[in-house]
Amino acid sequence: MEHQDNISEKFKTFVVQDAPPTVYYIPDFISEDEEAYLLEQVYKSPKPKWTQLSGRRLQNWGGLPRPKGMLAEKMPDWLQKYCDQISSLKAFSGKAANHVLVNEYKPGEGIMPHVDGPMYHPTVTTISLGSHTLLDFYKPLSSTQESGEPQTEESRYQFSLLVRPRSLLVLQDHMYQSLLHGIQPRFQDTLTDAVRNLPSAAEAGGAVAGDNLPRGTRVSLTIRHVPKVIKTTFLLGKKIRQKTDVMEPQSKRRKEAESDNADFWVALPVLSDQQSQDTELIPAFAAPITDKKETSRLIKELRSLYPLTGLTHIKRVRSHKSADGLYSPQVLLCLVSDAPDVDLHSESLAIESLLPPDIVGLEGLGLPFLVKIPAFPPLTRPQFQLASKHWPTTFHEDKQVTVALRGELFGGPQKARMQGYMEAALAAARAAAGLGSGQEPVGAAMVDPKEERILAVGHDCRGGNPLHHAVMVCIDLVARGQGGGAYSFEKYPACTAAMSPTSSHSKPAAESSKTIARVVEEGQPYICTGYDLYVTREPCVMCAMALVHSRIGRVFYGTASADGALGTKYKIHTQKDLNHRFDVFKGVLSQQCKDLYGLKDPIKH
Ligand SMILES: O=C(O)CCC(=O)C(=O)O
Ligand SMILES: [Fe+2]
Repeated sequence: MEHQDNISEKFKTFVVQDAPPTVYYIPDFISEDEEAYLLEQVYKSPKPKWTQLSGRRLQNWGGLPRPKGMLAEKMPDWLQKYCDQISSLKAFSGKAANHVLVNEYKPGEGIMPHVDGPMYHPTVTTISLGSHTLLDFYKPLSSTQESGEPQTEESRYQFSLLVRPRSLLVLQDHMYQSLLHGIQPRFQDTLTDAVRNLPSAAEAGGAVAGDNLPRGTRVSLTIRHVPKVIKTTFLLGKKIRQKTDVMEPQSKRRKEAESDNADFWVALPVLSDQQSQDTELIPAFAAPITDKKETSRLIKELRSLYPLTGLTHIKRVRSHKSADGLYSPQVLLCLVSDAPDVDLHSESLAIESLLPPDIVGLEGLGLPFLVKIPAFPPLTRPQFQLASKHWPTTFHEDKQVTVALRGELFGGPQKARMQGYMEAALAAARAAAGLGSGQEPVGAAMVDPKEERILAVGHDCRGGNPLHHAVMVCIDLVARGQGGGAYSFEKYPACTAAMSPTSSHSKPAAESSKTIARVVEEGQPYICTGYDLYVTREPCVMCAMALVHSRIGRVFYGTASADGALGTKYKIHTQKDLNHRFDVFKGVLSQQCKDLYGLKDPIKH
């Protein structure tokens, strides 16, 4: 057989004799350090990298495989290493692995019996991390029913493989092509004789038939080769990147080349006022703790006298560095407003006036002094850092916000795609400017980020109808693509919509079942659920509300606008009393978006 002729001798010694052709099971393929490192990388990936399915969540690396081909994305180095290692063992008949699916299963989770199908080279290799699992194999539904018995999952079950953490499993031939594989959603596995690799798996883990193995969280790296790869990105029949006219003067071309480069713009989150405002401070009294042994008693007594209600984020004690470089503890006594009768201007503040000695024993306390403490819990890392300069607080960090504020939420390939989408909006804005007759130079593109597809591109058409701002046009065009829509923009050739974006049959099974789940769960899907809007300038109140009503996923704008409702005048996307909120980022190709207005910057900084 082709694979067996090709596959490295190293694998051959690990063939599972008691299973159909061909399974290789290699215990301890990676070390414990490598396992820890890989898990760290998996959990370090930004939140949006995860797709939550009903019984597990997954990360897709290398591109989304589709029947027409996979739009390849760069594999991160931490996965590339294992793609290379497994490919060099000729697991894929000499071809290189270019796709990794990361699955995370909590105890009690699993995956339905399935075949991986023809989009992959018929070999699947899996590195397991964190916990074991039992991978079960089933024969396919046969059209000729031999016994007249119904073909249940139970009756089709054949055998299992015990897959230990740090092992590599390679399935080929009959095991890949004919049998289905799945993982039962269990909290523990009982080992039986149906586990065909028990001898080799047990050797590495000391398990025998009859043992019960409780499951922990298992992360699997399913490493495969996708033969069909599309290298160039086409959108709405056009290439993403349309190069500028070669006749333009060199300086202009250099400037465009620079600002075209994804290193020259950064998308920053537009956060709520609470997240972006400076730390509000309130005056309070603190005092040094001169005898550390008294600390816990002092805290207890102070807490009962001055509980500092509503300030649960404030730490009662801090370690203070004095001028001589030594650290000593200080304790927060109370807010200034808690002690209205205290004369702040008196030469020496008598501690007895703050702390009645019959309630708080004053042993171990030094002279009180004034401090300022943060009035609210910090919501972002910059707020936390600022707050900590005054008095230490707790901080429940939203890592995604931290990464976003550093401008690092979107990596290289993602930025390249974002740039392509904003370029489509820019092209529409330029078309609007070319029309004259009252159109503003604003363009917008609606994108399905899961499918990486532009669904509609629109520009400002207020010359024809004062309500037809670019965003309104774009939403109406998406509705049109879904079989609805109220207006015709036929006389504007730069306003286009792709037809029926939701009826694509090309999605992998997991994706399409998710789409169905969304429709079932939420009833009629809203026009823009899960979509991203790219718009050259910050939308106005009308457009922002239309985005709320159509349940937009995220908005990316190039440049702020004096009347903007997503950051400048209002932050409609963060309003707690509206029933839909969404993330907004500004700065995508900001220079080109500003250039649409000539030298006139729409907002004065
Ligand atoms: O987690 C595993 O080992 C199996 C994953 C799998 O079968 C798949 O993603 O197709
Ligand atoms: Fe699978």
